[in-house]
Order: sequence, then C-alpha cells, then structure tokens
Amino acid sequence: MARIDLDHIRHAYGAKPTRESDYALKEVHHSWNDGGAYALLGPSGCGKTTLLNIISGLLHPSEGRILFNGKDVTNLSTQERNIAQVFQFPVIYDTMTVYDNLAFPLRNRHVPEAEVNRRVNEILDMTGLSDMARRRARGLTADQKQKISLGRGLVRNDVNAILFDEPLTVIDPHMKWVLRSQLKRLHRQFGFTMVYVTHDQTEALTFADKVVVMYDGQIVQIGTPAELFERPSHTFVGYFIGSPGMNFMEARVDGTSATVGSQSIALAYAPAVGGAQKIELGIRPEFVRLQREGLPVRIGKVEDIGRQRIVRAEFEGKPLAVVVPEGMDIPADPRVQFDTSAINIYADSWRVGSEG
Ligand SMILES: Nc1ncnc2c1ncn2[C@@H]1O[C@H](COP(=O)(O)OP(=O)(O)OP(=O)(O)O)[C@@H](O)[C@H]1O
Repeated sequence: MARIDLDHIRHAYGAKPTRESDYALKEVHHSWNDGGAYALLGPSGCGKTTLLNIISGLLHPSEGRILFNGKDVTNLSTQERNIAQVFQFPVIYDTMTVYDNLAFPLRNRHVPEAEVNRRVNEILDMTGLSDMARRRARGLTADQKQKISLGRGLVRNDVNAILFDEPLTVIDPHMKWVLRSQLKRLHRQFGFTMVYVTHDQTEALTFADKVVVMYDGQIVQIGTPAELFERPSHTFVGYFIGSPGMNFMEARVDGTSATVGSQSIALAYAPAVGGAQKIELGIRPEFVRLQREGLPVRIGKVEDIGRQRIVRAEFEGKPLAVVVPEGMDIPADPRVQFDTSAINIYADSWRVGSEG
C-alpha cells in the first residue's frame, strides 16, 4: 500500500493552455495517507476521472509530479505503478469461468495455487458468486459481471492502491448497499489505500474516511463527512452535501454581527472577511428553528419526508429551507432563530475563520 503525493498537478486536454479555464484540472497539491479510503465526489465534468487517470497512469499530467511512497511514478505505466482498477462497466474475460477470472491477476503474478484458491474463495464469498464459480462469465447478468470486476480489483493484496471509477453504477440498489459495506469492511481488514470516484454523496459519505470534494477542476475540500457537514470550506460543498443543502444569504459583517437585509444576526466569532466582494452567511436547514420568538419569516411550502419536514420559507425576501424534526410543532405565527454556533461566513465563496 502507498501514500500518494500529488505534487502541483495540473492538466489541460488542449495543446497550449494559457488561461486558467483551459485546465480540466486546476492545481492539485495534496498528500493522501497510506491506507486511507478516499472518495472523489463532485458533479459531472468537475475533473474526477481526469484526476483518477493521472493517479493510475492512464493520463500523463501537463504539469506536476505524482509520488507513491516518496518515489516519483509520473512517467511509469499503470502496470509499473502496481495498482488495481475497477471501472464503471465490467472488464472481464467472457470465455473464462468466474473462478478463473478472479484467479487471473494472481496467477499472472505466479502466486502459489493454494493461495490463489484461498483468496478467490474469499472473494467469491464476499461477492455472493460462490454458486456460479465454475460458470463461464459470458452468460451472466451485467451486475454479476461487475461483481467479478470488483473481485478482480480486490483479489490481490500487494497493490499500492485500488482505484474505483463509479463501480456500482450497474449494480441494483440493494446489492449496492451490500457491496459498499463489504468494501468498507475489507478496507478495515486489509488497510488498502482506496480512491473511489462517485457523484453520489450517499455513496461517498458511507464509503470514505475522507471525502475529496471537487468542483470546476479544483479540490475544494478534503474532510470527514462531519467536517463537510459542519464546516464546508466552500459554498459549493455546503450546497452539494446535505439534502437540502446549506442556506446561503448575502450579508454584511461588522465584528461579531452579520446583517442580512434589515435583520441583524449574532455570530460566534468575528470573521476575517478582509476586502471580499461578496460575503455570505451559510447555515444548514437543520440549525434553523421556527419558534414563537425570533426574526420575521414567511412560510411557504411544507414538505413531509417521513421522519422530518422541510419548510420552504422566505427570510428577508430570500429562500430559506428549514428542517423541522419529528415531534416538533410549527407555531401558528412562527419566527426564525439561527443556531449561532452553526453559522459559517463565506468571503467570495470560501469559508473564513476568525480575525486575528
Ligand atoms: N479526452 C478528453 N479530451 C478533452 N476534454 C476532456 C477529455 N476528457 C475529459 N475532458 C473534459 O475535462 C473536464 C473534466 O472531465 P472529467 O471526465 O475528468 O470529469 P468527471 O468529474 O469525471 O465527470 P463525469 O462524472 O461525467 O465522469 C470536462 O470538462 C471534460 O469535458
């Protein structure tokens, strides 16, 4: 397993990039821990696959270096980097049996047959494919084939990293959940360095120790699920993580007080907003309360989503989502209160800490 250093990596698909917007991947400079489980999360086109392909060696970055355990592998092929990959669609040998497909990566490296047998049986068990071990892969369904692909990715224990590119797309929803939990268990057991690309936040948050949120060719935050929820570094993270996402309201800030429209809201700290052009107050719908006391608000639609309700309200002429937990009443003429400790302040889209 390996620690992965991304050293000032940039990538442009076009020949002579001149402007920042020419780069599909803007500067990425990070270290990923040996044995970490990382999810690359972001919308379509944000650069996830580009970054994954740079790590795997399918793509040579326009600029920068990539290191595995301190060794520069930028010019090495995928095979020389010794990594396993699982793609969105199955990559298997149709004419081989399920067993032989799983054994292939091990036999290729001359692993003793007794060890091959032990590891293949473990993977067959994990993927629920034991009953069809002796069948040829050709006749299997798409999700069974994809389970073989996953198994082939997991069967070796000597790889530097395992890279997954939206591997569960073709798997049915229940099996998705099962495989995700098994991946997590395997990770705990064997400590593989895993990088998992997805645009599905549930998938990312349940799989990873660290979620790498990408937006417009940049990594905007690397954090635990709790950090992404409580302290989004960028407004995109606030908006993208959570359902509904964070509320953002344009504000003015003076010391420990923010003003939204004509209302003043107390802050827990004095944010260092400097000369920012746009200042926003961000608060998750879970930390907004509808009570008898507080600031004026207009209630719009109330959506009942089972264990809680989402209230679509208007605060100072701007939309405000509020999550009302089960068993909590909405008063007849409600006013709104913001949980001070849950307020984040953003200057030109980036979260700012306290002054001084
Ligand atoms: N081979 C290519 N040639 C030119 N541009 C490309 C190529 N591959 C990707 N791009 C562009 O680079 C940007 C990043 O694409 P990338 O596939 O890395 O994003 P992604 O986050 O993986 O998206 P998706 O979730 O849709 O796979 C996009 O604007 C895309 O159009």
